[in-house]
Amino acid sequence: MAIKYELIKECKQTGARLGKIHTPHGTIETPIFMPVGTQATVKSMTPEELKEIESQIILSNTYHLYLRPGHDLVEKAGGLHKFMNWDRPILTDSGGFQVFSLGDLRKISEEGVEFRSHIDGSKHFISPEKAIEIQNSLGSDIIMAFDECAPYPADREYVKNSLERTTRWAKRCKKAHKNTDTQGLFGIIQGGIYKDMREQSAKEITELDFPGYAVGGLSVGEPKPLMYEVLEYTTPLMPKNKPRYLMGVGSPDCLIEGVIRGIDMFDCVLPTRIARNGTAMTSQGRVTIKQARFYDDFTPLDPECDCYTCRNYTKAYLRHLFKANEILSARLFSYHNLYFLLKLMKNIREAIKNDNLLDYRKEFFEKYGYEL
Ligand SMILES: CNc1nc2c(CCNCC3CCCCC3)c3nc(N)[nH]c(=O)c3cc2[nH]1
Repeated sequence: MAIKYELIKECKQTGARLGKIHTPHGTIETPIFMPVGTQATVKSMTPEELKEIESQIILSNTYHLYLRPGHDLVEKAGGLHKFMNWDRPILTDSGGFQVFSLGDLRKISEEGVEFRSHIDGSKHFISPEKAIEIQNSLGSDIIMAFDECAPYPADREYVKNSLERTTRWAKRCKKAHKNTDTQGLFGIIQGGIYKDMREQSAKEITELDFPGYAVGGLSVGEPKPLMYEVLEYTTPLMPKNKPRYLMGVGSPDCLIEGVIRGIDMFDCVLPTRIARNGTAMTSQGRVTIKQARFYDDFTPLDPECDCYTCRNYTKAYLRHLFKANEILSARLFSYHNLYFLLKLMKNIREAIKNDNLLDYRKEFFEKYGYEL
C-alpha cells in the first residue's frame, strides 16, 4: 500500500495524536508542517538546506506544474522527485483551490473547471480525471482529489451543492487513479461552516475509503475561532487510523490549536511569503526587520533560535540586506521561518509524548503574544 498511517499515541488531555506516515519515499513523523514548493521549489531553499532543517515532506501543485513546465516534461524527467532533486516524500494538491481562487477567470461545470492561465491568459480545462492524470505523471507520494473549496462566506444552498459535487468528483478521482500502489489518494472533506454539511461530506467522503483525508474549505477568511469550532466537530468524524490534513494552515497559533483538535498535517505559504517581506516568526512574536529600531540592533533575529540565520547574522545586517533588496535577505528569512515552524512541530510532538501539550500551548502563547 502506498500510504500507511501508524497511530503511535493519543494525547490524554486533547484530541492530539502522535503518528507516522509510511510512504515510498520515507516515513513522516506527525504532527507535521509541510513547506510549500509551488513551482517545484521551496522558494530560495535548496533541497540540502531543507534537509538541514529536517523538512520531512514538501508540497507542490498540479495547477502550477501543468501550466509550467507541463506535467509531461516532469514525467519525461523521471517524475517530480528526480526533476527537483528531492528524494523524500512529496504531496501535490489537486489544483482545486488554485483554479477556484482565480475568481471570474473560471467557469465551473459538472465536467470540471474551465479557467484562464494566470501566466498568459490562455484557456484551459481541468476535470477530476485530468487532475489525477497530472498527479500520476508527477509521481508525488500523496495526491489530492479534485475538489471545490467553497468561498467564505457562502450560503447553505451553495455549500450543499458544492460539497455534493465534490463527492461526485471524488468518486471520479478514485476511478481515474492509476498508481494506487505507489501514490496515496487523499479525499477532501468540505461543508463550509455548517455542522450538518460537514457531517454529510465526512460521511460521503470517508465511505470511499481513502488512505488519508483532508479538511478543506477552511482558512478562507473565516475568523479563527470559527475554524477551530468546525474542526471540533469534523475531526471526530474522520477515521482515527488515517492521517488528517488541514489544508492551507497556518500560523503558529493555528498549528497548535489544529493539533489539539486532532489534525496531523499542515501546509502554508506563510513562512516563505512573509520572508520575502523581511518578516520573521520569532519566539517573541513577529519581527518586521524594515523598522528603523533595528538599524543598529546587533542581536540575533530570535535570541532563542539556534538556526543558521540566528547563529550568524544580526538584525542590523538583515535589515541592511532587506533595504538593499539583496537576494540573501529572502534566503535567510525563509530559512529561519521554515526552521521556526518545523521546530514548533518538533516541540509539539515532544509535548504530546510527555502529555503536557496544554502547558506547552500556554507557555508558547504567553511568549509569542497570543491571547488564550
Ligand atoms: C490558505 N488557505 C487555504 N489553502 C487551501 C488549499 C490549498 C492548500 N495549499 C496547497 C499549496 C498552495 C500553494 C501551491 C502548492 C500547494 C485547499 N486545497 C484544496 N484542494 N481544497 C481546499 O479546500 C483548500 C482549502 C484551503 N485553504
